[in-house]
Amino acid sequence: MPTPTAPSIPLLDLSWASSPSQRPTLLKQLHAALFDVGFLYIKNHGVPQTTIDNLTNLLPSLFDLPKEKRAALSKTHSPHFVGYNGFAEEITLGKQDLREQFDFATELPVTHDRDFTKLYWRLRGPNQWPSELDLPGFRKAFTEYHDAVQELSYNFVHLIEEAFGIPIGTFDHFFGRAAPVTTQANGSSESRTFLPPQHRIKLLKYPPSELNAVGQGVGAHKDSSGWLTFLYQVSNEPGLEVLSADDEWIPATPIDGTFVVNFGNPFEAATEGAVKATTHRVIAPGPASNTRYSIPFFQGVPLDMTVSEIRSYIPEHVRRLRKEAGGEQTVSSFLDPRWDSLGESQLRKWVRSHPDVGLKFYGKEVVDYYTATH
Ligand SMILES: O=C(O)CCC(=O)C(=O)O
Ligand SMILES: [Fe+2]
Repeated sequence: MPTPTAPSIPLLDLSWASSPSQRPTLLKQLHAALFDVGFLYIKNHGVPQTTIDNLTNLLPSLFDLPKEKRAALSKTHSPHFVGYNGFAEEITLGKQDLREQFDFATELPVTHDRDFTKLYWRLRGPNQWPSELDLPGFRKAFTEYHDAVQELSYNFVHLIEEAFGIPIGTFDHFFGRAAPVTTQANGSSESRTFLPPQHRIKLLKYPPSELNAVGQGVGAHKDSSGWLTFLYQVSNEPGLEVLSADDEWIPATPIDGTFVVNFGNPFEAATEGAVKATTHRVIAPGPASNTRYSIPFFQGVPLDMTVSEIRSYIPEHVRRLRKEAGGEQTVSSFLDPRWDSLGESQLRKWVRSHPDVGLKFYGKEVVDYYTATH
């Protein structure tokens, strides 16, 4: 339980962005939220409740599909790491996560027009959809949800830029939304464009546990699948907890109509540690609880962006914010120069969490390389 002095997670009203008198206060709150807890709730975010309900209403039927239909959508059929994972098939901190999940992503064709010697391009590709007959309306509901949260995510990053005091659009390169830039590499100039991102969306089910012991819904972790995470907690079941700067677990209790926002390792690295990727976990529902559903949206990263390119988009002003915030000088090891691009660090992440999929589509050498303890 938090002590009375534990910081609480701020709730920001995004409708204030369109009120000239309230906007400065919102930006101030956002600035504080970015640096204090590193987690926040947002309300009046612009994603219509019907869009959310249309997807969340289908979740029980999705997870109730017959076992063989779920197995037919197994992640082991997809080199893009999309699809179904059965209960407790994922491991965090050496322990099974007591949840079941479907991974989806922005629907994309297989990438053929880029340098295929880079294995990570294989991460991009189509979803495994349940059939329209089995789950009518699912693909449409999912796509509308994806598009609406994508829009919210781009608008939200613009607010962050404003709160940082840097030009709006500075981070647009990270989403393939900016005009080509000319970089000076090795004396020659090169024009760079980035593909539109592949966002990742997990549909998660945490059933009530049968045991009275405290169960690990998902173990303590930082997100690494995207710049920012927009999490929708579907039902009123508690369980999500956030680690404060004082190493206290703070409950992030569901609040109707809100998303929880947090920051991934790539964003921590991009801002040179100005914004932290905060550790969080989910305690599995106890035997007397209801099933908990949740939907994290991970805002996609450009796979071919290298560490030095990311740095080149960060104004000095942002680096100074880290110092002003009194942050320690070390930055996430996520962008270790050994994983030269975001694509490589993404591939490494996926192979490490699903070595069976890695083995099938990328081969033993790749799996051994990425799973070796470095
Ligand atoms: O289910 C939740 O509330 C959080 C899930 C989560 O943190 C994750 O999948 O990265
Ligand atoms: Fe997470």
